[in-house]
Amino acid sequence: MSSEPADSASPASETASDSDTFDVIVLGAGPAGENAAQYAIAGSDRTAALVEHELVGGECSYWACMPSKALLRPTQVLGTATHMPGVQQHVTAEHVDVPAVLTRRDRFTSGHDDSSQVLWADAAGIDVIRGHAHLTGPRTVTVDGDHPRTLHARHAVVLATGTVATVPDLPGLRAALPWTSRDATNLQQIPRRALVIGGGVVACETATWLRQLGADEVTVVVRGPRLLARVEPFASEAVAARMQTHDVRLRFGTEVTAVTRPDVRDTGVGMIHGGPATAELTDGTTVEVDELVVATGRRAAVDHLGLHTVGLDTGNVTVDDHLTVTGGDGTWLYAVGDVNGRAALTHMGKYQARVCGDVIAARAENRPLDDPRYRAGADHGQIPQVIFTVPEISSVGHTADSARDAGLDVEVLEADIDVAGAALHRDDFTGHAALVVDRATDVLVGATFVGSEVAELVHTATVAIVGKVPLGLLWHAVPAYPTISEVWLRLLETRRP
Ligand SMILES: Cc1cc2nc3c(=O)[nH]c(=O)nc-3n(C[C@H](O)[C@H](O)[C@H](O)COP(=O)(O)OP(=O)(O)OC[C@H]3O[C@@H](n4cnc5c(N)ncnc54)[C@H](O)[C@@H]3O)c2cc1C
Ligand SMILES: NC(=O)c1ccc[n+]([C@@H]2O[C@H](COP(=O)([O-])OP(=O)(O)OC[C@H]3O[C@@H](n4cnc5c(N)ncnc54)[C@H](O)[C@@H]3O)[C@@H](O)[C@H]2O)c1
Repeated sequence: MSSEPADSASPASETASDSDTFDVIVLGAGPAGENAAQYAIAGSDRTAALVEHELVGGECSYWACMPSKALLRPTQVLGTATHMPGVQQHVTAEHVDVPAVLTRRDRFTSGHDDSSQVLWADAAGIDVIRGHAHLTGPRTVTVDGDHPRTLHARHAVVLATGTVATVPDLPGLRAALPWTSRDATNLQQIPRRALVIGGGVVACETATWLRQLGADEVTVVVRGPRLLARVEPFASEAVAARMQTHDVRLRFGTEVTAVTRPDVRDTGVGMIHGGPATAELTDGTTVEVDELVVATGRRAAVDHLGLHTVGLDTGNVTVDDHLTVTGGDGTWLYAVGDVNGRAALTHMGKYQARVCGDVIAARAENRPLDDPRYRAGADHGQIPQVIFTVPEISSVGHTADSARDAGLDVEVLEADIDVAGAALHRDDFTGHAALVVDRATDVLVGATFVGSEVAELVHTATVAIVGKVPLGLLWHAVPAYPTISEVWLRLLETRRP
């Protein structure tokens, strides 16, 4: 049993003024920070401060999930419409209406106005404090800004500062002011020629919308042999094949070695940053483009966070399953969301935040932590993700390779998504699915679906994995006819003699 008393109130809190003392202080108001603050105080008289140096709502709301999906969805709809007799005759345009798509995107990012999020925080009893926050000692947070403040926490400080995009230190690249995902998701101008550097999710989704929104020449420089190295190979191959059909140039096994851009201008987020840029690649070729998009990954936002003031390594933050920071002194410091490096996805950050908030509340009330809800168990092998490329990829848990790397003896069941529901969905539907089954227990440990709009299929697999439902029992989970979910039947049928 894991039962820990709440740490006694900090001596500092006894001397600090009430307005500077909170039960819980959260650094960073992205989705993870918001949820941690909410759950830590819900239904109690505890107080919470949520400190944010940009916009309440975080990367996800303004520069990541929301704008990117708002850019991708209209072309999905157009794709379905143009493959639907009876509708296609009424679809006169080959491309989406770009200004209308951008206007809708801006609606989803509220024009970078976070007032509705602040209202939500007020209603939840959370004090929003503006400024850059950093630790200045145990349970002590200093907020820089026009009116610097030092805050004290009675129970907990939660780090929820997210990540920042990395830009490789290659000759000429940073000086060329390349776009990062913030520009790509908030684009105002469409570069005619674009070079996307990276082969991960940001690179693939960005290349997809750039091409769909009218960029004529999109080249993706992928240093490995395939896109999306962490998904099942059949899924990344389907995305690559579709991109190539739509004239996206995929340069596998190459890297950028240097960039020159004689005319560089800081024209603002989402605007083209000057004149043409030339990238030199490891294979000796060069590519001239109107904009570069760097999508080479992200790193934890821990710079200037004052970790050393509480005896922590300044490089990164790790947590246990209660989301308590490891290597620190006591149980007052937590980290949730992207910053802890566990699963850089909004839904996983929010999940961790719910667990963390519940743990803080339990510790504050001297309750034991022996219920599963106080452990972020889903971080270990039960992580769902949807990649909103064309075709879409949805997956949860292990791939066949990652399961074998983890030492599991697995059976892989595969089937094309070739069911009545799929054919009805659109005339050109093609898709594929795989289930990874642990032979020792006969339960699912992973699932991957690729095809048009397969996003909604993945939660079924997540429930089966979390519930450890034996495959024999899944036979009695009958998918409705005619839906795409009937692929489950096809997958299970592959086991029949
Ligand atoms: C282009 C793109 C698309 C994405 N699409 C998806 C998707 O479709 N689905 C999905 O699940 N995930 C997606 N992600 C990932 C998702 O955006 C992150 O997992 C999510 O935003 C993490 O939430 P968070 O609260 O941990 O951090 P963030 O959203 O990064 O929030 C952290 C907040 O902390 C603030 N902050 C940082 N340091 C300080 C400080 N010292 N003081 C005060 N405030 C500070 C920041 O300003 C920020 O508001 C995408 C990411 C990118 C880049
Ligand atoms: N739909 C979604 O769920 C979604 C969408 C976007 C982003 N995200 C999340 O955001 C996070 C960041 O995504 P990302 O794509 O930026 O990171 P990533 O780590 O997934 O991919 C980075 C890619 O860049 C490559 N790379 C790194 N350095 C390079 C270099 N110098 N030259 C060429 N290539 C280089 C890597 O090999 C890798 O393919 C991920 O955790 C991702 O899951 C999720």
